This record gives sequence, structure tokens and C-alpha cells, in this order.
Amino acid sequence: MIDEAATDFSQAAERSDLIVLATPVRVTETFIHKLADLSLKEHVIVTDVGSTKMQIVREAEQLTKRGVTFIGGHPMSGSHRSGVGAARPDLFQAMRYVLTPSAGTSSQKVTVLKEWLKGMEAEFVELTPERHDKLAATVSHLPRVVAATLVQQTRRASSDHAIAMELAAGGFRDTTRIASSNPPMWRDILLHNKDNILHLLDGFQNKLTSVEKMVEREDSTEILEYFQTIKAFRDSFSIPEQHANSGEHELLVKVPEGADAIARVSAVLGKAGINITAIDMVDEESAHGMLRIVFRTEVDRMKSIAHLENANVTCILDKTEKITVG
Ligand SMILES: NC(=O)C1=CN([C@@H]2O[C@H](COP(=O)(O)OP(=O)(O)OC[C@H]3O[C@@H](n4cnc5c(N)ncnc54)[C@H](O)[C@@H]3O)[C@@H](O)[C@H]2O)C=CC1
Ligand SMILES: O=C(O)C(=O)Cc1ccc(O)cc1
Repeated sequence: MIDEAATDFSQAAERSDLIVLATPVRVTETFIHKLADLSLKEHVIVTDVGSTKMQIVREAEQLTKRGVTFIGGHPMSGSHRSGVGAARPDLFQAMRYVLTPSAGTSSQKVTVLKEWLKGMEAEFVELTPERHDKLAATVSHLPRVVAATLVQQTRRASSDHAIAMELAAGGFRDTTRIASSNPPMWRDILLHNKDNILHLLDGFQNKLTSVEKMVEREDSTEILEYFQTIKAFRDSFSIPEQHANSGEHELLVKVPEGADAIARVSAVLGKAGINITAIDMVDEESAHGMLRIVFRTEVDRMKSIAHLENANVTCILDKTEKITVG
């Protein structure tokens, strides 16, 4: 993935034709600030992939004032995972990629940037930073807060009833996957998009209150209408599914402390000719680490369970699988 690495940001930036800032959004602001003091190449394009745009584009005005082209960007795809291990060649395929060129940005520079990014096979869409932040708050930022709060609520039940999480089914998993997202990244997003998020939270709380009231009233007609109207809207659009996001072909394996789990499990699956999309430890701090293996297909996942069963690997598959290996 990396042909040549550099540890000195300033030196690398001054040699670059394209600079893509891919850090948490508040860190991105500090890098933009640093770039403003450097002697960048005349034709350089600076862009970013941050989940918020207004504050970043505002910060980048110091670059534009110096004649440096900055075009804000936000690929609308990713996952709850972070780090290079979460990368996939098709992660952005057919997904929307928002660009926020300013009024003064030359369309030729936008074309050059799209040319650089074309290998991602994303669908570009141009928005103002304001519109982007408002819409991102609705479809991405508020859902994170809701998922996190849902998990927080469930945590209380699980501390009173150990069996609670064993009862959680696919619905809980689908609704809360994003609660496992990268905390520093989301802290920064909430702080950057504060006003839009606060506004939505206000509306959301009102909606919860209406649900509360109709349940209190035991208003069966209203409750039915509520679910019907929402279902009709949700069924009216489809969201392209990325395997990396679905979590459907994911296997969680509990491994004992100190085990060279990744190597051993990879060896078994490699010998069986099963491709692994990603493999990593998800709970390195607990005595029993949790190994997450992501497969491209459900067939690969099922085959893997069988191969792990047959192999002498001392690990216990996640409780929901009810299978013991070794
Ligand atoms: N994860 C996702 O699904 C998506 C993320 N984004 C945005 O992309 C950006 C990057 O997110 P990810 O790639 O997911 O995160 P990541 O955690 O995988 O990568 C962030 C990188 O920033 C580096 N970093 C953090 N603080 C730093 C600092 N002070 N100085 C230098 N480097 C620092 C980290 O070492 C890491 O390599 C964020 O702005 C996020 O809002 C946009 C679309 C999707
Ligand atoms: O995990 C998911 O499904 C996502 O929605 C990924 C994502 C995270 C942050 C963004 O700014 C855009 C997309």
C-alpha cells in the first residue's frame, strides 16, 4: 500500500503533488495550519477525507489565500473499524464521494482531483460545506449518537442480568454495530458539527416523547401507523451494502491469553484455501482476547467454522455460535 513513507510531514508535503489529509477532523485542522507555512509545489492539490466540512474548509481559507488549491472531500463509506487493517480495495466502489469545492476553485482542479481518485470507483457529488454538514448530521452523525446511547442503555440491563447480551439478535447487532466506531474520530465529529447535531437531538428527543405518549395511551392505531409509515419510507430506498460494513460474514473467536491466535487460525484457513478479508484482535485488553475474522462470503465463513472444528486449534467460537473448537 505504501511505496515510500516519510516521517517528516513538512518535507513530504513540500515534495507532493497531491496531499490527502486522513486524520480525525480536529487533527486535520492542525495539519492544514502547518501546510499554510510550507513552500508547497505550485500545482499541488490539498484535500481531506474528514466527516465534517464547514470548519475544515474555513481553516483551509489560509491555504487558498496563499494560492494553494484546497478541495474538501468526504467519501461516504467506511466502517466502524479503523486502521490500515480495515482497508479494502472495493470499500468506496459505487459509494458517494462528496467534494466541496469553493466558489473560487477552478473546475479544472476539481477534474484533476477526480482523476487522482478515480481508482476508488466512487460516485462524486458536489455540495457546499454547509449542506454537507447538515445532511451528514442526519444520515451519519446522529445515528452514531443514537447507537451509542442504545448500547449504554443495554449495558445497564446486562450488568443486572448476565444473560441479556446472549439474547441479543441480529436486530440489535445491525442497529448498534456503529457503536463500535473509533472514539477519538467521533469525539472530533461531534465537536465540529455541534450545531447541526444539537438541533437534530432536540427533534429526536421530541420524537421519542411522542412514542412514549402513544405507548402510554396504548393507542394501537397510532402505534401501527407509526411503524407502517416508517417502514414504507425505509423500504423505498436501498443503501449499497459494503461487505466490510455488514458484519454478516464476520466470525468472532474467543482465544486464550498469550496464544499466537492470529497465526494459528490463519494457518488453518490458509491451508483450506479460504480467503480472509481481515483478521484482528478486537479486545486486546481482556484476559480472553476476541479474534475477529472477516470473510468475503457466507460460504467461506461457514467453511471456516468446519475447518476450525477439525483442526487442533484451542479456541472457543463466540457464544452465539455454540461451537467449541479444539
Ligand atoms: N472510518 C470511516 O468509516 C470514515 C472516516 N472518515 C474520516 O476519515 C478520517 C480518518 O478516519 P479513519 O481513516 O477511519 O481513521 P483511522 O484511525 O483509521 O486513521 C486515522 C489516522 O490518523 C492518525 N492520527 C491521529 N491523530 C494524529 C495526530 N495528532 N498526528 C498525526 N496523525 C494522527 C492515526 O495515527 C491514524 O493513522 C476522519 O476524519 C474521519 O472522520 C470518512 C469517511 C469514513
Ligand atoms: O460504518 C459505517 O457503516 C459508516 O457509515 C462508515 C462511515 C463513517 C464515517 C463517515 O463519515 C462516513 C461513513
